[in-house]
Amino acid sequence: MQRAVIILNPAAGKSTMVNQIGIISDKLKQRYEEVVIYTTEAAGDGAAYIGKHASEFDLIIGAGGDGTVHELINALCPLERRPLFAILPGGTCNDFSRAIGMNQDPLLAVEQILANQVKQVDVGKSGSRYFLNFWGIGLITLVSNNVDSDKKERFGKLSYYISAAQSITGFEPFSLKIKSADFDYDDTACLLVIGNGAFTGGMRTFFPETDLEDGKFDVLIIKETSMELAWKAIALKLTNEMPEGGAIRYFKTGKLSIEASPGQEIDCDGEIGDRTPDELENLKQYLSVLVGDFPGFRN
Ligand SMILES: Nc1ncnc2c1ncn2[C@@H]1O[C@H](COP(=O)(O)OP(=O)(O)OP(=O)(O)O)[C@@H](O)[C@H]1O
Repeated sequence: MQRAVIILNPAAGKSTMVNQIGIISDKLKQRYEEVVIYTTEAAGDGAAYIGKHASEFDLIIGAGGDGTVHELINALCPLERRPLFAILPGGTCNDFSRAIGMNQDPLLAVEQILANQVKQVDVGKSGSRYFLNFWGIGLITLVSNNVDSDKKERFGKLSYYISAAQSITGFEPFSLKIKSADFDYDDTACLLVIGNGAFTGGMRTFFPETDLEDGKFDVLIIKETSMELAWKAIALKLTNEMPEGGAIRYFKTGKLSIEASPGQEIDCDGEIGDRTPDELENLKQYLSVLVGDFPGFRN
């Protein structure tokens, strides 16, 4: 008997999925004999539920935004036997659900889940923390810090870009050392973004051509800060042939160590807390995920 659980964060986004969850659960019964709905009451509940019950399910569906997905995969990834994972987008940006091509309407995303298209996706690891979208230091942490919940509520994903514009002037560069098998860096920087998925803040920004199955991160360093350069980096199709000594550096690698001076606060999938130094590893095709019409994969 196939069993699925929907872990629903009723506080995510505008909370609209709460009213649709009955229809969604009925649809899932076309494929799963039992569908459990677990509604969280506070941050941490979803992870605790996975810790206790993951082995009872064939499929775990995270229903919420990127914060919910981040919490759930951090409970799922340390497990030896990891059930299949899927996402019903219910937050504001839903970056990873976009990266795997899920429809942003949960009633259509559930149809994609029923189509049962499985991919093994790369997962980023930093110490004991796992991430799907990105790891970053410098300007990006100011962007996340400046997006207060009131602004996010009113302006949705646009609030990230208002905040980016506000953060960009007057940022002090820091010194950055990166070591990897593919590229070393020892210079100043104002932004380092290490991407797994292609989306940040709901838009396909830093890494339009990323590949979620190649076991590699996309690494972007911006040395100087200016509005013009930032938009260039966002608009640019990043390639490995960035000019030597240029203000923007880009490369791909599977494993790297990072030191910054002064030590920098880390933004990992939108969660800010840890500080550099750090070591990152890309766990190639580590998590089995149900995907939609994914532009984020190359076949
Ligand atoms: N019942 C709950 N009440 C309050 N917070 C919760 C609850 N359940 C989970 N959370 C926490 O809410 C946080 C924010 O949720 P989430 O990121 O999914 O929504 P969002 O901020 O609207 O979406 P996005 O990150 O895509 O913009 C998560 O860190 C999660 O741990």
